[in-house]
Amino acid sequence: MKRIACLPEGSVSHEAVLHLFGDEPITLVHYKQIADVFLSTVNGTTDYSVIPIENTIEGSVSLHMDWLVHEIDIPMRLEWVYPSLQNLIGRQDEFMSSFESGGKVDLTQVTKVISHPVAMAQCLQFIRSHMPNAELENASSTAEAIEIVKKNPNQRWLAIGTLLGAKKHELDVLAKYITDHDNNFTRFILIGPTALEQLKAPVSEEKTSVLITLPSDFPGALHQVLSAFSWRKLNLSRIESRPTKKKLGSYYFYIDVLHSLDSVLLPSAIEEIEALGCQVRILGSYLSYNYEVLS
Ligand SMILES: O=C(O)C(=O)C[C@]1(C(=O)O)C=C[C@@H](O)C=C1
Repeated sequence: MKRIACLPEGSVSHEAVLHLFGDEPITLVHYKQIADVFLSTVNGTTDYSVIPIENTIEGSVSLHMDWLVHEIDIPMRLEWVYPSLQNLIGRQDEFMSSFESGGKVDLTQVTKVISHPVAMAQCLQFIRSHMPNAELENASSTAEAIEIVKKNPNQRWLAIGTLLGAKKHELDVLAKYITDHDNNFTRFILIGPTALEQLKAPVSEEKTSVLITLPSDFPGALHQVLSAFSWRKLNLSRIESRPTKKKLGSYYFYIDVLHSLDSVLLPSAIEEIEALGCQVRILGSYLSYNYEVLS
């Protein structure tokens, strides 16, 4: 059975991987820190790792992208998109106003809100308008945030996280779906050394992720790279620049192409880009499963 590394039980990553695999047999292995999720697949304790890499509100999850590029060399095997439905979680009775003043939940009494920084960023306006007196504290996952609140009663702390996490720790959901924008989705990838057979879930598209480092900064360099894709009518769905970490002002380009590497067109585009003196690294050529299609 496939051993899949993932953030703790009740995290968004956990919800997302359960949704993707449905009733297909997998063994989930949970780790507190994303670094340990990555490393478990590097050292062979697990076969695949679940990594969140992009969010509708926050954009790229830079820490995870950097791990993918700089710390490990393991291919991306599939991607899928899952909604990050964040909720306010804690003990409702710690926030009830007196019977005389209506006996309602009074969130102005919250002293601390704990969550993963990406989840926190998705709910900042909600926090400012409903819990203006709260201090914000980062956790390594939304699931860890819920666990901290569970272990610290009577502090008037709340966590932002999933319904699955609230259920696991038997805490109340004080407000449901509190993200500042609807349609808050996260893109997850599965990385692993061996290819993965196609899942039962329907495929929405084929994708290849490439990293391109330009030879040096000369006029039109990026334009020439992009034209290798464009004249072949290869559709790009994402392009992002990130520091190479070698020198200030030196960047690589992370590009998603909506095309498989098992074709004539994409390898020839890559050859053309290499002939320009660029370094090209293939991060993976894989299937993309879409939430709308999955559900
Ligand atoms: O903390 C979690 O629950 C996670 O799965 C991590 C993570 C992320 O790193 O982006 C995943 C999706 C959510 O949007 C927020 C946090």
